[in-house]
Amino acid sequence: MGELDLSKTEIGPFSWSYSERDTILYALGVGCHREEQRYVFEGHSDFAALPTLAVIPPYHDVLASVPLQDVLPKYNPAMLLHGEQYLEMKAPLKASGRLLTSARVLEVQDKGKAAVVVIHTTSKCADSGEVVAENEITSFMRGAGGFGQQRRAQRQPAAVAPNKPPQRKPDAVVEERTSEDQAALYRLSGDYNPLHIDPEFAGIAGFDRPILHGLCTFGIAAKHVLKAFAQGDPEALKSIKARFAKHVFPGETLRTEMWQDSPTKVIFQTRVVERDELALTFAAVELATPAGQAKSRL
Ligand SMILES: CCCCCCC[C@@H](O)CC(=O)SCCNC(=O)CCNC(=O)[C@H](O)C(C)(C)COP(=O)(O)OP(=O)(O)OC[C@H]1O[C@@H](n2cnc3c(N)ncnc32)[C@H](O)[C@@H]1OP(=O)(O)O
Repeated sequence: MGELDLSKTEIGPFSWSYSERDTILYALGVGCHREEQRYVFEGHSDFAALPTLAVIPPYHDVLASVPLQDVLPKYNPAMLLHGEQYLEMKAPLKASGRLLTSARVLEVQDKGKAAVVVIHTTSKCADSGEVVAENEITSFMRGAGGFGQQRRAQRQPAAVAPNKPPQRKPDAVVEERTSEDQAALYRLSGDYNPLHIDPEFAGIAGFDRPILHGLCTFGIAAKHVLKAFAQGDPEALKSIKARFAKHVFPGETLRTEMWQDSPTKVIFQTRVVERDELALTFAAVELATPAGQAKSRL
């Protein structure tokens, strides 16, 4: 196989127009309830998008256009798992609008059996050109390794921080039971991977039944951190990083354990209560304002 030329994988921009309906659908997809009016009722005086809605634009044409099969000859979509996610907010995300998102492959790692691919995306407001959010999406491709090459580009430092929880009880804990239909609802925001809805496909991928989207767990955990440390203020989230360490089945209970590491940094992990497995590890939120000083409520 020849040299992997990552510079050729720069793609986009792709346009995504989203309405208040999309914003509400995402909020319901990450478990918001009717009482959380600010996120599920467009008539609420403080109606807003959850900041983690900013992970969604890459799922509208962008990721599907990354030529993974050119980068990884043994790539098999059924074996793909979401490995890690980093989201950095550059400006508040409006409750509706049009974003332009472009992507490039940042890193390809040969892990022996598996391959890891990191894709960086930038989403800009179509009207102003202002950068709204950047994502780093790490996919773990089971069975696609062994090609004997490794390419790295410069990584954002926050995306590689170890985020190890300290050896003390968590400073805050939030628990939330997901719905049996969580993945069926979440997928309508843009990630239609059959792994999350089709029992036969899930079986081929090695699971007893469809699993929850990693980014659904990620969005739920982000809500937990904002609730515990920022009075639910959606603009308080500056960045969030997590590793998807174990799958989650829809209907399971997620328990987010959080530690305040500095005035603006919260380290967290999210556990599947029923199986006592850590689903999110090496995780942290960087807050825009010191914990406890954010302005509004979830
Ligand atoms: C273009 C497409 C973009 C992405 C689109 C995403 C589409 C979505 O619809 C897909 C999903 O949402 S899938 C659901 C969410 N993800 C998951 O459930 C995965 C859960 N994690 C696992 O099962 C294992 O950690 C597993 C299997 C990931 C790894 O476990 P092991 O095989 O046991 O790995 P291990 O032996 O511990 O480590 C091997 C090397 O890999 C690194 N690594 C481990 N977990 C990683 C992870 N989650 N992400 C990235 N790297 C990871 C280890 O550090 C190790 O590397 P090294 O040898 O260099 O130390």
